[in-house]
Amino acid sequence: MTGATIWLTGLPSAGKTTIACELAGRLRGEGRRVEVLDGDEIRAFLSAGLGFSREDRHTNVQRIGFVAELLASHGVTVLVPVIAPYEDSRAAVRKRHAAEGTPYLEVHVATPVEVCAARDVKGLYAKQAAGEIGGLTGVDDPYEEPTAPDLRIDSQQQTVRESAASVYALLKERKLA
Ligand SMILES: Nc1ncnc2c1ncn2[C@@H]1O[C@H](COP(=O)(O)OS(=O)(=O)O)[C@@H](OP(=O)(O)O)[C@H]1O
Ligand SMILES: Nc1ncnc2c1ncn2[C@@H]1O[C@H](COP(=O)(O)OP(=O)(O)O)[C@@H](O)[C@H]1O
Repeated sequence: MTGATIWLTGLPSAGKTTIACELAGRLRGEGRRVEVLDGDEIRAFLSAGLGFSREDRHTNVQRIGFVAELLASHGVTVLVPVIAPYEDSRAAVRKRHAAEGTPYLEVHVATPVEVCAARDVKGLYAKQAAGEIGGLTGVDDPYEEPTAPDLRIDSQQQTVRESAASVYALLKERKLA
């Protein structure tokens, strides 16, 4: 089986994790080997000690990109719901995959910040508004929007199933599922 890395980039509460989990279930049901490299889990172990400065976010994204490429090169479908706010970090991950001949797709979960803030799954937007945290991506920290993603998802106009189905359709189209 051909593996691939599918990076879901977007703001906190955009829907990255939800779409990845929905899609993972569908692909596993078809017998594919799937890994979800979730930002929060990686930060608890592989990237333990890293914060949210530009440098630390870059390091985090490069580590995840390295592991994703290794897995994908062995036939695993790797779903990566990680913010990855900087264009140069994402470009470096893409380049690593291209150098190894491993398929790589970038999906921009492009939910507007107002919708993300209303969802506020982890309460981060409320904390930022209350002055309890700073440096929240999309609010008082940068998010460089992908200029040429393989797919853009407007999750505020779709169900979770529809959003996951659009990524699945992309995989089918590229003969990766
Ligand atoms: N300041 C700040 N900015 C953004 N996100 C924050 C911050 N503090 C904590 N969190 C939580 O950490 C998750 C983001 O980690 P990532 O590894 O995906 O981010 S990054 O790519 O390294 O920027 C992110 O997870 P998601 O909400 O799933 O995106 C947040 O829950
Ligand atoms: N089309 C959609 N795709 C993904 N999530 C959606 C969609 N519509 C509503 N949601 C909701 O938005 C929230 C997204 O949270 P989450 O997946 O944790 O975001 P992220 O991983 O980007 O921080 C969930 O509560 C989810 O149910």
